[in-house]
Amino acid sequence: MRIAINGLGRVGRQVLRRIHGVPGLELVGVNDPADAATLAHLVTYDSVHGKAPFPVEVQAGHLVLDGLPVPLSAAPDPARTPFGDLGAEVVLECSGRFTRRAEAAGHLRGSVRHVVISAPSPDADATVVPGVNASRREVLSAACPATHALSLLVGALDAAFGVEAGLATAVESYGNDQRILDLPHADPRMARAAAMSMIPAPTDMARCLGEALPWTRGRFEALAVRVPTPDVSILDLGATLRTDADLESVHAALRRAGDGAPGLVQFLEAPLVSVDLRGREASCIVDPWLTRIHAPRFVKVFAWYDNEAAYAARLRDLCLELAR
Ligand SMILES: NC(=O)c1ccc[n+]([C@@H]2O[C@H](COP(=O)([O-])OP(=O)(O)OC[C@H]3O[C@@H](n4cnc5c(N)ncnc54)[C@H](O)[C@@H]3O)[C@@H](O)[C@H]2O)c1
Repeated sequence: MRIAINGLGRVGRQVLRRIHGVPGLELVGVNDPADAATLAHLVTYDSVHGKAPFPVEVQAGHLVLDGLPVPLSAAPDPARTPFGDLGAEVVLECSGRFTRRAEAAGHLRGSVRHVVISAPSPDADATVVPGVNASRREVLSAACPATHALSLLVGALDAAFGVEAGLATAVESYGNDQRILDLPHADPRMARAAAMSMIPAPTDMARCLGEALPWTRGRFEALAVRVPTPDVSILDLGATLRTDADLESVHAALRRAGDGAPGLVQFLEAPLVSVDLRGREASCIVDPWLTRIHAPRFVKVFAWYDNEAAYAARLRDLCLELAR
């Protein structure tokens, strides 16, 4: 499967690292308005994930990954990217700028058959959460990493007990959609210095959950708070169940989900903290030390996820899935 990436930022660079060298996947184009030398430098050196495990150079309009030249362009919008002429079949739309269908669909030219938006979209053809639902339509949204963890937890609890309703809070690392120091932003809280405060942030998690698991529509609410860590997040889910549960049966249900999807749902192996989980690719790492049951039908479960590494790994998995 031939892939192109639009937007080589936090997510785009992590996906690039995870596509390079994978049998069956070939990176045939990268587009980002930033200059080539800067992009190569940032692909090589990453403050969170360390140095790339392969050399990266720039040569004659190409990003050269371990000797393999990948055409680099700087088109300002999807309708002008060269991907359709480069043989790309899937475009990973990772710029954060083009989340509406009409914008992202600009990539659907020439050889391009699918666009996967690396964010919630108000009107993509389908929202896909790996391990929960699937679609082969043209313009897909891969939702957000918090939705991945939430959907896997809710699906597992519903299969075992039936879920009546739920309320989730994602405690998320800060991102490039915030400000390093106070600077105007459409959202007054996102305008504040990211590393200095806990910042309530907008989230589309409940709506995206409803796209992946339609029966949850109108039954779930969600909130997010950004905190001063650069990567790794934790989801706090409170849910009312239709049948009685205890700690043992809740953990058994979540372990069954892990057995069914070992790369997606895992259990934390020790009482760790967020920094320990950098680079982990599971979408949902259940923290059994934090599970609580209040009355036999009200449960609280927590799951960690590396919002960059796990999400990028899922974009890679989606490409592999579309290749089948
Ligand atoms: N950072 C995360 O943990 C994370 C996880 C999942 C999803 N997302 C989502 O992925 C998207 C990107 O997030 P990010 O953190 O990588 O952002 P980022 O700001 O780090 O990267 C965005 C990249 O897009 C490039 N860009 C800007 N304008 C462009 C254009 N017109 N065409 C092509 N490229 C352009 C920028 O130069 C930059 O390299 C956002 O929608 C975000 O919500 C982020």
